[in-house]
Amino acid sequence: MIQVEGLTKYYGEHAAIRELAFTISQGEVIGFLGLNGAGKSTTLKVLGCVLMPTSGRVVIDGHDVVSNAHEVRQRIGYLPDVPPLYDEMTVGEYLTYVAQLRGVTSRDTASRVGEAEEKTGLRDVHGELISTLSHGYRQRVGVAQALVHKPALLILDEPTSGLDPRQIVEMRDVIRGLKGAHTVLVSSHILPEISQTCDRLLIIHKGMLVAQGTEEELAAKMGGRGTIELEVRGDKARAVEVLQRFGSVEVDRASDGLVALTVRASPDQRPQVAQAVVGAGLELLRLDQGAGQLESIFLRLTHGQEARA
Ligand SMILES: Nc1ncnc2c1ncn2[C@@H]1O[C@H](COP(=O)(O)OP(=O)(O)OP(=O)(O)O)[C@@H](O)[C@H]1O
Repeated sequence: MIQVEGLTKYYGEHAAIRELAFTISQGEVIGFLGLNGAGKSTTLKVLGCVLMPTSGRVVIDGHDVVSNAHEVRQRIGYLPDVPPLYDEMTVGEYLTYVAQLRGVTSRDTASRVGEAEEKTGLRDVHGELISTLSHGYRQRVGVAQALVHKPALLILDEPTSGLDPRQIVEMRDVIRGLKGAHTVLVSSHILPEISQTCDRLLIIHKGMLVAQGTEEELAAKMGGRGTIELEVRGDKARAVEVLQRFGSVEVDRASDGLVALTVRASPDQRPQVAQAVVGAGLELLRLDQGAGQLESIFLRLTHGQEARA
């Protein structure tokens, strides 16, 4: 779906991105992660045909973004870091306007606007003026304008920026709901905002791609086995004994017959761990991939280290 080779962009003397190379398959939801100034927006602008690369090549659905930008634009929906909204229009009027601008036929416009509103949870504010909407709803309108022409690829630049925690959860649900119908590329500088939504992460630092893969792949590359967190009801000593078969065990909490533990073992082993706990007569209340592991990988990649290719 997307092939990027040697992508470089200079602003004057300053290289905002250097020699980026990655591929994205159809239907994937990809998180583009990096600290402020890492080069995320610049990359997404090139993919969105808003900015010309200095060198390198980007091919989207078989079309080159430089020589065939018109074809590419028909296949993508782009939410820039500041959504291009018209305050004096209602949500419905604005989405209708954008749909027509993107070549949706008059016959299909109402249904496409309806679908976009449905996917982004905007049905109830169809007739509201954009100027009266909260920031969270404005971001949803930004996403809706990007998908109203049913593009194969959606590029969302920091869609959770400035949202409160509840709105972030809602936006995550919106993005998850897009999976299947679209390939999605979503950027953020905050790891938890995208790690739970995306199939795979591309980590960019100082304009270079420093790592890419699923959470498990990144953990393996960084030499960590990962951790599994559990909460069980039953005897603490028995729980530790059973779990030690998988790796070293830490008891995080133990009170009133409830024991919270962390096992240093690959998250791939979650099914076997669950079976062993239940087989030992303990009640399994919770079992998760250890939180914070990806966070520490991200911090190791982006703090106190020079970027590497
Ligand atoms: N129009 C511009 N002219 C000059 N330098 C720019 C321009 N836009 C971005 N830059 C610089 O290029 C680098 C990458 O910026 P970019 O906006 O792509 O990063 P980002 O990862 O999206 O960060 P943020 O999350 O803060 O938007 C930064 O050093 C930034 O200062």
